[in-house]
Amino acid sequence: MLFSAAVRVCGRLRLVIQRPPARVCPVMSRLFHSDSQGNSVKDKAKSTICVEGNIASGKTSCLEYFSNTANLEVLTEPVAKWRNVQGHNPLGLMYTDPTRWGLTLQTYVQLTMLDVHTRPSVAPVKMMERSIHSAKYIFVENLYKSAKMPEVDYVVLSEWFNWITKNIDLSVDLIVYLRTSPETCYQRLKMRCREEERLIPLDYLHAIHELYEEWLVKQSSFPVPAPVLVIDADKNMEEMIQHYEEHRGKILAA
Ligand SMILES: Nc1ncnc2c1ncn2[C@@H]1O[C@H](COP(=O)(O)OP(=O)(O)O)[C@@H](O)[C@H]1O
Ligand SMILES: Cc1cn([C@H]2C[C@H](O)[C@@H](COP(=O)(O)O)O2)c(=O)[nH]c1=O
Repeated sequence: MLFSAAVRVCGRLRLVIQRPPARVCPVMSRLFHSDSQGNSVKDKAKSTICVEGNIASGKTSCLEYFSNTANLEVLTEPVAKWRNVQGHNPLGLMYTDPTRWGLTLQTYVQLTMLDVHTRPSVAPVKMMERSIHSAKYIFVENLYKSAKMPEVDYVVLSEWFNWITKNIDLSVDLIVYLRTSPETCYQRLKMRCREEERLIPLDYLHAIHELYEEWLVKQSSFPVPAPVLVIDADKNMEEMIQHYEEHRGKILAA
């Protein structure tokens, strides 16, 4: 009997409804981890830090730097999955034809980000690259605002996002915003040479930058899910390491 158990109590038969055992469906068990009242709960002893910033602003490098820290687990953005899902490349398709493939990519980004947010942490502090929030507030918003995403696609993605954030605990304790100029990102993007991104124009990085500024600095566009630590990331790697060391205490105390 999978979901229920019949128990004999004081001679009477009572039906006890049980939660599905974790081994039956680990994802469901993860998403709906709840207390005795059925409220979604999070292990309060653990905290989540999201490193945010424009494309090629230095997020992965930042996570790499912190990856040697005790009691901290880093989770990089699942870009590899966006470039290859069962032999398909939704990231590449989106850059080729955003109107046709924007919804496809962003649906998959939302799913994979949900997976990262809800993955049980093996350390007290989880540091992740971007978040389900920035996928929606920056990238989906940009596609829609630039008239590259049809309204129906935007509405469907928004309904999914609203349901997820209302029903699943995705709480974040600190956002580290690596603030760069779009020009710096453009140079770094060219240096990194990711095939799908070779045609990204500087204007695109300007648009993403503005959306980040409105969200995390002016705090005028969408809800900000946690306090924001802004780090000037236009600096070279050596100076960035100094910044990281200056802020290490604040970051790890999140
Ligand atoms: N502070 C920095 N100065 C110069 N180059 C950098 C710096 N940080 C990252 N890079 C380089 O820029 C490129 C993009 O960095 P990356 O960490 O992958 O950015 P993101 O993860 O934000 O896209 C990489 O080639 C990386 O080595
Ligand atoms: C979250 C998110 C990302 N993308 C794109 C933007 C970039 O081309 C890559 C991520 O690379 P980065 O160097 O880590 O910034 O994915 C997107 O199109 N939509 C999204 O929601």
